[in-house]
Order: sequence, then structure tokens, then C-alpha cells
Amino acid sequence: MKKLIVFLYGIIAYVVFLVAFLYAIGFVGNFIVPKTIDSGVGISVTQALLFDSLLLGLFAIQHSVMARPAFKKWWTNIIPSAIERSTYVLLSSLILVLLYWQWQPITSVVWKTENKTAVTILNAVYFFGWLIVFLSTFMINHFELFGLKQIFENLLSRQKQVQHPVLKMIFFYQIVRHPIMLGFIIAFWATPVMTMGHLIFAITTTLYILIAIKFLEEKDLRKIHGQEYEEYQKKVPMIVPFTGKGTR
Ligand SMILES: C[S@@+](CC[C@H](N)C(=O)[O-])C[C@H]1O[C@@H](n2cnc3c(N)ncnc32)[C@H](O)[C@@H]1O
Repeated sequence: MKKLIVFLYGIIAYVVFLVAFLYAIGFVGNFIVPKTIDSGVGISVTQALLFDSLLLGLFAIQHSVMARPAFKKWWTNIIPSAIERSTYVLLSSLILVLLYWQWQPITSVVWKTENKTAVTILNAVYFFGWLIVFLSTFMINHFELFGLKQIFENLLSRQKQVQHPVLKMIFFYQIVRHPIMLGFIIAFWATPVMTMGHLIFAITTTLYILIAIKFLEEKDLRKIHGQEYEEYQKKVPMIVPFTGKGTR
């Protein structure tokens, strides 16, 4: 019974993630969904900045803290390890829902193009960014990244072996070390109409991504994979494709 509850919890977490992910495409791109990055009742710029910084800060803190190995070690003394990843995914997705709901637009236009070709290209680049994100998750392990593998193994009572994580260096991971983050950055910047609110979102998230991968994720990856990761860093650039050999 407990295993079934754990399994259902993981499935719900995954469904919430899928909805939040799909909504993000509409939210950032101002497509289809009811509330987007540029919609909503305008409040003063100062108030909007305060609100939006708090929302982005909340996401950054949750993401940075809960992804650290030391936190996971402590946390899995409290919750079953089978749902550690699902809980992370669920909380991240719920914070995103809060962000979509409470995001305060600042609609002054910073740049805009009405040229049809430019609009088409920018929209194509936008969707290409999201496609890179989605495909890259399968290149490392989509099902493990979103907690599904863990809840399936738990349901099937598979003997939990302590498996050393595998470093993936295939497909997009041969071009850059962080294709998922590259995809996000592309999607956040590619727009035919850049408003002040959208620009602040793009700058803040890009800075957070760069700092988090350099000082948090790669530090963990070097600890986990040791020399293998250091060799990978020498061969493959961090986030800008085709910029020669990688650097730390
Ligand atoms: C949200 S994913 C982002 C991965 C990567 N930063 C990217 O942008 O494509 C974070 C998880 O991927 C894992 N990870 C990062 N690079 C990896 C690689 N090359 N192979 C396997 N796992 C990786 C990290 O340990 C972390 O658990």
C-alpha cells in the first residue's frame, strides 16, 4: 500500500511538472495561456520589481538548496529516498505555478521587430530553445531526472543497489556541458517584442544559471565524477557551443 502511494505521488509530481513545463512555453512566449510574462494588471514598476525578484529568488533558493548532495542526504532521513527527486520536481513546479500566477508585468518595450521574417525566425529560435531543453533531458535520463525511475523501482521492489551516477557525454552533451541550461537561455532571450519585465526575467535567470552551473552543479559533478569530469571540462565548452576546448 505504501509503495502504491509513493508511486501515485511520483506520478502526480510528474504530471504537475509536465503542466508547469508546457505552461512555461506559453508564459514566456506570450502564447495561448491566460497569464503571461507581459499580461496582468500593471502595478508600479518598483512594486513589480520587488514582487518579481522575490519570486525569482524563491525559485533560485529552492533549486540551489534542494539539489545539493548534503541536503539530499539530510532530507532522505526524513522522507523515503524513492520520492526525494519527485518532491524536488513537485516543489519546483509549484513555485513555477506561483511565479506564473503572481508575476507582475512591466510592459514598456525595450526592443521590438515587426519584420515578418525576423518575427518568424525569432519564434522558431524560441521553440528550438525549448526543444533543446526537452531532448537534452532524454540524453541524460529523463525518467531519472523527474523521479519516475525511482518510483518504478520502488514499486517493483527492486533491490536498491548503490549505483554510481553515470556521466553522459552524448549528443548535445558533446557540444556543451549544459545543453538544458543553454536551451533555457535561448528561449528566454528569443522574442520579437522584449518588454522591460521580460528583459529583467532573461537577465536574472541567465545570471542565475551561469552562477549555479559554475559554482554549484559543476563543483558537485567534479566531486562525483572526479578526473572523468575534469577531462570532460577540458574537451567540451560549458555553455557556448563551438568555442574551442572547454574551460572551467
Ligand atoms: C536539471 S539537470 C541539468 C543538467 C545540465 N546542467 C544541463 O544543463 O544539461 C541537473 C542534473 O543533471 C546532472 N548532470 C549534469 N550533467 C550531467 C552529465 N553530463 N551526465 C549525467 N548527469 C548530469 C546533475 O548531476 C544534476 O543532477
